[in-house]
Amino acid sequence: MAKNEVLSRITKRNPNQPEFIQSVEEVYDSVKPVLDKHSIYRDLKIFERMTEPERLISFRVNWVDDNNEIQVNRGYRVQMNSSLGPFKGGLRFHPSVNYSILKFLAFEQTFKNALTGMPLGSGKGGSDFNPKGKSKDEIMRFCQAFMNELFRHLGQFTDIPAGDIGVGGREIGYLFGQYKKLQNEFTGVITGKNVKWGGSWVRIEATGFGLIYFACNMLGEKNDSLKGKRCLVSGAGNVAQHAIEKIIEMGGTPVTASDSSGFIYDEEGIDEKKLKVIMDIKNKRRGRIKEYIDEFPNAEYHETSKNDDYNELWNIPADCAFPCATQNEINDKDVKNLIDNKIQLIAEGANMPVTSEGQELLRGSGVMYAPGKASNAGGVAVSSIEMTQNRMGESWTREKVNKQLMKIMNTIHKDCLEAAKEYNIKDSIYLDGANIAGFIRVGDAMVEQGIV
Ligand SMILES: NC(=O)c1ccc[n+]([C@@H]2O[C@H](COP(=O)([O-])OP(=O)(O)OC[C@H]3O[C@@H](n4cnc5c(N)ncnc54)[C@H](O)[C@@H]3O)[C@@H](O)[C@H]2O)c1
Ligand SMILES: N[C@@H](CCC(=O)O)C(=O)O
Repeated sequence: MAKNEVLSRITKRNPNQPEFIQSVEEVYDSVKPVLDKHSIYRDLKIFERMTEPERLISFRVNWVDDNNEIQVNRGYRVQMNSSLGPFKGGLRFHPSVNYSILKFLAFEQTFKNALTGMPLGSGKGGSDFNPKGKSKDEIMRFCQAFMNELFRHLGQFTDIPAGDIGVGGREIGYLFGQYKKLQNEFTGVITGKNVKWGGSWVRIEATGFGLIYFACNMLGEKNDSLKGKRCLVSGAGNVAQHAIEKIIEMGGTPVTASDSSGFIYDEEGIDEKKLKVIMDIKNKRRGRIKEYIDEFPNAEYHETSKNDDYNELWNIPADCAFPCATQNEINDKDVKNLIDNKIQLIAEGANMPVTSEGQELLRGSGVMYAPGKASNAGGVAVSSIEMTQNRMGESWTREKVNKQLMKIMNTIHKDCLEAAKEYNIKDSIYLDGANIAGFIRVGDAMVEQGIV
């Protein structure tokens, strides 16, 4: 069947969902040679079935703010694919959340979770609730109201959420507390829990650490390392903070961090002490990244303007770039700037941070480029390790989990290269390799499990 027939049917079935269609088109382009070679995937409509969530849940979330006013938000859970295990994926609280965003994230999660090699299905959920400026009590009341409905769809063998944008350790605590009260059981139904009550060591750091382990593997292919490399990082949340931490540990120099208002550029480099300040601003004060220059006046702050057609952050000369904020934060102009400035490597901490046009420019550019579904898979991999510990009633050491994370990232790297080699992919080997390896793992399970 021609590419356009499959994609146009999927596009027609999902109107006004640009992010979802973007993620579907990216994977289709990569896996086309697999579909061409193996008729079983075409005959059983494996690709089309992968794009249709097994279940879509949408619900009302009523809660009362500090002014005693009733607020109404929308809650969602996309239960995407359970071929490899129970539905698994994070929750995002952000005003932009809608079906398009959550379906793209859930679709990405299908391949990412498969790449980890762990028994994980895929899902994603969240709400259009905006945590910015909310009091701690409001956050707690919202999380409780959200869980009042979501709990009936969860279970340690059914669906296990975790964090994502706007959902960190504090929110996971409130969500888990309410689940436990409603269900009257203490099970590993959410990951990212505090290590003091059922969480795993290294889960907080896992996505950022895993990203840098993956990048080190990529550089290792060229007998190179992160040592002495200047690194651009976007975001200042969970993924960005721990990516910065690991870059420093590996001898690199992170020079930027950002939030939705702007970015800081510290030419002298962000060291451990400065990273602690970023963590304090974001995790304790819940402030803005521009507060960084109050403490380090040698650094620059640049406001982001919605009217700019490129982001000055990606125009700073550097060796490596780690987008760790959000989807489509790097467009084609940004990619052009990165290439003109001779960037060597781009590895995604965020999900789908490079636009389709940007990806097109990266193909054949010589820049090593890793898609998030491979390079940011460390978070969900350690979530799976947390689930294992919960089911076994065990608590592994920090060293054991970190070692396991490193091993998983090495294996994902190897699997991407092997898949690319098998299909004779020369450009964008990580992008196509990740999509192909993930597709085959999920696709084969779907074939074997019949038409369900
Ligand atoms: N948390 C995880 O384990 C995990 C795992 C894999 C991928 N991801 C992805 O990583 C990205 C970041 O997630 P996180 O968990 O760090 O979330 P977070 O809420 O901890 O941090 C998000 C950061 O991005 C910034 N941001 C949001 N929108 C922005 C914008 N438009 N421009 C610039 N900055 C913006 C926020 O200010 C914040 O600093 C997301 O794409 C998420 O899907 C997260
Ligand atoms: N939201 C994260 C983590 C998912 C999880 O741990 O379940 C991701 O995009 O992979």
